[in-house]
Amino acid sequence: MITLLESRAVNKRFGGLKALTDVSLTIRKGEVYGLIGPNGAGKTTFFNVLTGAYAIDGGEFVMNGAELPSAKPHLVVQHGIARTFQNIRLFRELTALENVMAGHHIRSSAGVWGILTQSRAAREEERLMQERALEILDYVGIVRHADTVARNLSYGDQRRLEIARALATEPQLLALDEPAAGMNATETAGLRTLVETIRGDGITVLLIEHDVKLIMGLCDRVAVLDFGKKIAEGTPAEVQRCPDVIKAYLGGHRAH
Ligand SMILES: Nc1ncnc2c1ncn2[C@@H]1O[C@H](COP(=O)(O)OP(=O)(O)OP(=O)(O)O)[C@@H](O)[C@H]1O
Repeated sequence: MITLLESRAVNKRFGGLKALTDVSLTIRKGEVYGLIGPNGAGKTTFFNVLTGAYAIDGGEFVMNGAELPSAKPHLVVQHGIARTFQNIRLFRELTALENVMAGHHIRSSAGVWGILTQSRAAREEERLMQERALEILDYVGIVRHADTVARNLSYGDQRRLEIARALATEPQLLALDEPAAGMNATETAGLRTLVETIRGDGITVLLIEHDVKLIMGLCDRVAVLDFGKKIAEGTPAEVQRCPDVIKAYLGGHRAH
């Protein structure tokens, strides 16, 4: 098994609150890795420091053997990491196609100068980008909505569009923050099939999810966070039997 991403003793504080304490985990190439835990456990914070939205306070992330820059989202994308958000963040007034092309521009080589001058090379690149964006929309199953404005898409299709936009950056690691939140059973089943296809095509998936059935069915391995610390790691079946995990989910003041 080849390691794709390692977090080494990652720490993040918000004032006096330790949101992540020495979180170390290893994600292997080609797996679906689940990150679970009760509310406020630090899952989204982990995504935010990984993808450069927040500066890291200690430790490091290593992707393909190279240390990731801290607090530099654009550079993290160039290392092959793309993400979606817990609360959908699309360009609501742009079409589905335009949303995916926005993701693609991050990889564009024509650059701003080429786009401004509309050079032939830039126009050709734009055409290829549009072709590729349509392929990606087809891949996630919403190409028929290519010209629909994002805010008019159904909830499930907006989530698919977020995934399409992330895929447009050609990631090696796709990080999905609660992709099934708010989905009905049919949409969730469709999402599961899509993630399985993505894994089948060689893209590693890191998944935050509260839907236990989805986690159990989809993930190769899972890490459990509680109060910012990793309390378990293993296959979903192993983790489910772990006494600390049962305590974290069932015990005390937080119901989830
Ligand atoms: N920007 C921030 N400023 C201050 N505190 C924050 C910030 N972001 C997160 N926190 C705090 O850090 C802790 C971890 O939050 P985080 O959102 O990472 O948890 P989570 O596991 O993703 O929870 P949920 O499942 O509810 O989304 C919480 O106590 C939260 O209030």
